[in-house]
Amino acid sequence: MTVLEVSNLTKRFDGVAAVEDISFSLTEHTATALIGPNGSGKTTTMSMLAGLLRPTSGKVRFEGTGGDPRATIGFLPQYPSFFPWMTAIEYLEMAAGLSGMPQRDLRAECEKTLGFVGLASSVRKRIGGFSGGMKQRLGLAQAIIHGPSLLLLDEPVSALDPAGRREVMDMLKELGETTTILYSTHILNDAEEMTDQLLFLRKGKLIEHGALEDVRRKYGGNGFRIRFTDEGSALRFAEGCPWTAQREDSDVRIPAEAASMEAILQFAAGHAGGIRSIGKDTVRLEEIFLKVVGQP
Ligand SMILES: Nc1ncnc2c1ncn2[C@@H]1O[C@H](COP(=O)(O)OP(=O)(O)OP(=O)(O)O)[C@@H](O)[C@H]1O
Repeated sequence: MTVLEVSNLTKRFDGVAAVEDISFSLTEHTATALIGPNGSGKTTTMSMLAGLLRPTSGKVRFEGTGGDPRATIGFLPQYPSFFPWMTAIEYLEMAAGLSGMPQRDLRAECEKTLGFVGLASSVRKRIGGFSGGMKQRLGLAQAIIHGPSLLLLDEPVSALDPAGRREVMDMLKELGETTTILYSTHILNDAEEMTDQLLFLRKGKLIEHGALEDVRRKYGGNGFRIRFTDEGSALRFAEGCPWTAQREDSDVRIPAEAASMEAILQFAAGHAGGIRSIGKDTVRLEEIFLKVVGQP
């Protein structure tokens, strides 16, 4: 089921397009990563979807939300702002109230959510004393407190250290089982880990999108990679084998449609040495990103 349909969305600031004519949709209970270099329009897109910025043109349609889509959306801005004199629980109760949650059991629900985001020991502490990572977790708590069916997260983990990032990614994966998630990131390892769909933005335009596996196939994955001890061995193999082979330093890549693993193993067995390993070739998202954003 489609949860969100974005059609020809454009935002211009003083006549200059920050986001230009982008269209995509989100399917229920999937995770979509919006990736792109600095200034490519990620925050502008997120802000329009969250209703904080009015599009210059185009449409954003939320399916199955009834009246006010805000009741079913949770939004984490890139730089969430807080009142430093409030405690975490006071802030979260206020956020819950603003999203229309009933007052009954509110405190218990807020405490549970603060526990979920890893702030159980800071429930009654003032936000003024929180680290950047703690504020990010509190921001996530306000985005999920009302149990939204669609989560819009602008750079949810970029302010966190590696351990914090790991924890929050695990939380998002858990939330993803029952929630549709759209998140922007420039941390490609994270996008690789939790994504059903990729959206690549460059200079405000959606220049590539699709399922991770499809994008991988398009940009050179899903074949075989043979690693050699040195470039000379790789070169000899690439020139001697009967398939279209692409050599990259001391690796040789063979597309899946060119040969089977069995055929490669047979050929390798009769080939003069230097082979370190033969395996599936999974192109890294970072490689894809550089290819996509580097396109003319
Ligand atoms: N309020 C504004 N007024 C004028 N220009 C703006 C405004 N907001 C964003 N822009 C411009 O729109 C473009 C896209 O910015 P945006 O913040 O959406 O990019 P981003 O991909 O989120 O970048 P980053 O990764 O650095 O957060 C940039 O050129 C930016 O300067």
